[in-house]
Amino acid sequence: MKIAIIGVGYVGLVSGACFAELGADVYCVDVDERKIAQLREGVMPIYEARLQPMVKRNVEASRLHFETDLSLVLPLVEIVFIAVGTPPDQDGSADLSHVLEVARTIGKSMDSYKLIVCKSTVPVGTSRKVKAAIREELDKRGFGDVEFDVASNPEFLKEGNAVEDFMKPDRVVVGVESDRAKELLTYLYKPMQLNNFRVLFMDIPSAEMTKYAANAMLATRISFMNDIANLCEYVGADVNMVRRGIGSDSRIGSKFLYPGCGYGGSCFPKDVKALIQTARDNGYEMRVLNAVEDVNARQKKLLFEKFDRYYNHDVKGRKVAIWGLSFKPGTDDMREATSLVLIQQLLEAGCEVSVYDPIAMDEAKRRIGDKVRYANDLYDAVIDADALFHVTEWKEFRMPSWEVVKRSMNNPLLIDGRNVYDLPDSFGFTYMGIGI
Ligand SMILES: NC(=O)C1=CN([C@@H]2O[C@H](COP(=O)(O)OP(=O)(O)OC[C@H]3O[C@@H](n4cnc5c(N)ncnc54)[C@H](O)[C@@H]3O)[C@@H](O)[C@H]2O)C=CC1
Ligand SMILES: O=C(O)[C@H]1O[C@H](OP(=O)(O)OP(=O)(O)OC[C@H]2O[C@@H](n3ccc(=O)[nH]c3=O)[C@H](O)[C@@H]2O)[C@H](O)[C@@H](O)[C@@H]1O
Repeated sequence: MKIAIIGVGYVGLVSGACFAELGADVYCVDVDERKIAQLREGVMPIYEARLQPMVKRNVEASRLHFETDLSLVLPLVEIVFIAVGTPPDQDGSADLSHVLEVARTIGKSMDSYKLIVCKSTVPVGTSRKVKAAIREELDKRGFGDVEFDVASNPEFLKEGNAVEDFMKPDRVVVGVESDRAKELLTYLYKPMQLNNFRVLFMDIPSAEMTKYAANAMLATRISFMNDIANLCEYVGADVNMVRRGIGSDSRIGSKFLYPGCGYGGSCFPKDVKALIQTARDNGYEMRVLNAVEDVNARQKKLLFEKFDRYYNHDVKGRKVAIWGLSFKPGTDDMREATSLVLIQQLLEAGCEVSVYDPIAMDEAKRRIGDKVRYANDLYDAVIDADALFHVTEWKEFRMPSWEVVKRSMNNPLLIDGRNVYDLPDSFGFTYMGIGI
């Protein structure tokens, strides 16, 4: 089967490589010429485990191609996935300009049947707009009788585990409005799930909504646990115990219950905002999600508050170290990362900041510039520090030599934004977690 994937970001590149791995002929298209040139040379635009060898293998097998001109690819394929970004607009709603731009480009050069599948996260009604944009361009060219279908196939992969998530999904959600689209997508997804076909077919608006509802539910669990964690601190309970206590109830489950210094990334923050805005556009207020956002915004500021309180608001000129910059381990993505909020607070308060991340240092330099010191490793970061902030729970931070860390620091204050450490008192650190 020949397919095109438009937009070669986290979702497009992973989807393209995985479909190629399963034997499909995949044409990945992006307007970013530099990115495409690099990919042709085997250089990955993102850090994602298992992705590079998979891309290399499939490029060598001529199953995975990287292109910049959609009009040249279109005649070769039957299915076109749209996987471009849908960043937040000023009011929080999803900016659909890239999606609709792709739709118009398709309409401008399509001359035989295609199935257009929206994989980007888009609000209910977007597939209808995609269809209208394609139809308009076809009509302008006098190709009004060319048939096509649209479908919605939101993606649920997580960064840092993207290949695994894509290849072994809990379920694949597909919104269709024709049997032909259903057959094509069944054919495409069947090889991924030979013995356990978990494609949930539904109508298109429900598929579009499912994506937002899933992210909003996960974000709600996190903010709920962060609220509980903060209360635990007031009343002297340990949120780690509480988490285990409630997570072992099978109705609740143990996943996505980890309190911390707030959720980041390109999706939870933007999708929660977009869903709130969709509701407003329809005259409805999402009260729970407003609170989810509030709690998260506050949570991102908590680490600085703990530090500031510890030093009785006398933090100007203090040296601090930050371990972890990406919004989660396993990725170099810093979109909406808590580290950015913390760094801004620290710099505004006049602190000297040293940072270290195993993978996201280049991305941090691009975003923050020379306002902080970029340490060579985790030990270099803590030299003379008055506090160490643990912000992203990379594995290499799990079991450092605490002796070396303590010896290097000016004051062994450890502020753990991910509740990873349980150090014996004899190690001599002042420890602060979230809700413990
Ligand atoms: N990042 C993630 O983990 C997940 C993202 N999503 C959703 O998938 C969509 C894509 O997200 P990411 O992959 O993170 O985005 P991204 O920002 O990493 O990549 C988007 C790509 O689209 C390209 N692009 C923009 N306009 C284009 C056009 N007219 N023609 C061709 N290419 C164009 C950009 O150059 C860029 O390379 C979003 O809607 C996002 O919400 C869904 C699940 C997971
Ligand atoms: O739509 C998307 O883009 C994706 O968004 C999330 O995936 P992702 O943002 O890549 O990463 P997560 O593992 O969900 O983590 C998001 C944030 O929540 C935080 N988190 C996660 C879990 C938890 O228990 N506690 C917690 O604070 C993480 O530290 C991170 O900052 C969803 O998990 C994916 O299913 C979805 O496809």
